[in-house]
Amino acid sequence: MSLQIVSPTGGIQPLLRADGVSLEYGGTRATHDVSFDVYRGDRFVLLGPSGCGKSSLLKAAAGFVKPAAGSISLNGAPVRGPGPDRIVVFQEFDQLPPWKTVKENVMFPLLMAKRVSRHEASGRAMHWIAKVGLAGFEDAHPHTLSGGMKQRVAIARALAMQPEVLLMDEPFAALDALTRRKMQEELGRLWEELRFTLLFVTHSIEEALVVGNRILLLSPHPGQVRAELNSHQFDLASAGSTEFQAATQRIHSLLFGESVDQDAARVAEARDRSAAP
Ligand SMILES: Nc1ncnc2c1ncn2[C@@H]1O[C@H](COP(=O)(O)OP(=O)(O)OP(=O)(O)O)[C@@H](O)[C@H]1O
Repeated sequence: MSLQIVSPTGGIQPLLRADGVSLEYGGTRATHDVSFDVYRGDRFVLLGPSGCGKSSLLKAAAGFVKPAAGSISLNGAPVRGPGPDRIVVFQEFDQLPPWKTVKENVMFPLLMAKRVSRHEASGRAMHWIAKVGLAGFEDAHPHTLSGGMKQRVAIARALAMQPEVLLMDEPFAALDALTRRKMQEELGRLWEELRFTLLFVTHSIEEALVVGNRILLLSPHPGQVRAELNSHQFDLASAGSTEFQAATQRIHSLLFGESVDQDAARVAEARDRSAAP
C-alpha cells in the first residue's frame, strides 16, 4: 500500500490541536500558520529539515513557548504553560539530574506534582524502570549509564507521569545507529502495550516512517505545512522494503522536490471534500 495524503478525521475531537500557529523569536518567524490535530493514541511526527521549527512547535505544545499568532489546545482548553499532562523527552543525555539515582530521577516529577505519596511514587518508579528494561539499575547514577540507557530512564520518567501526550524531541538522534534502531523498536513495543499519545520530532524520514502513524511535513524556515501523510503501514520490519523506499522517496520529493504544489493541491482538495456538507 502506498503513502496516502491524509483527509481530516470527521467528527472526532482532537486531543491536541495546533491552529494557525506562528512562532517568533525576537521578531524572526520560526513557523508560519501551522495547523495540525493529534488524536488520542496517535504517533504523530513533525518532520522537516533543520531549522524548520519542529522543536519550537513541540515546545509550544509543551507550553514553554507562546505562539505569536494562532493557538494550541489540549482537550479543547488553550495551552497556557507547562503541565504534567504534557511531558517532554529531549535529545540531550543531560536531562537527568546527575546527583539522583535512576529511581530518584523517575520518582522526582511524581513527587513534584504532589500526585502520589512517596511510597506510591517508589512503586510506580520500579514498575516503569522495569518496563523500559532497566530492572537492576534503580540505584545507578546517570553517569554510569550508556546514552541509550539514559534515554530509557527519561522515557520511564515521562511515562510514569501518565501524561495525556508524550512529547519527544529527537530523543534518539544522539545515539549510534544500532542503539537508535533498538530504541525505536522499544518505543513501538511500549506503544503497542500502552497506546499512549505521542508527538515526536525528527529530521529523519526513515525514523518518521518507523515511529509515526501520521506525519506532518514542514518546509524550511519559516516552517509551514507541506503535507500530512498516513504512515501506519510502516514499521521497523518493513524498513528496507520496496514500499518503504518508495515512501522515503516520496517524502523526500514532497519536502524538497517539485511535486509539492501538486500534493498541496491534493491536500486542499481532500480538506474541501471532507468539509463539504
Ligand atoms: N531560543 C531561540 N532564540 C532565537 N531563535 C531561536 C530559538 N530557538 C529556535 N530559534 C530559531 O527558530 C528556528 C527554528 O528552530 P527549531 O529549533 O525549532 O527548528 P528545528 O526544525 O527543530 O531544527 P533542528 O532540527 O536543527 O533542531 C531556527 O531558525 C532557530 O534558529
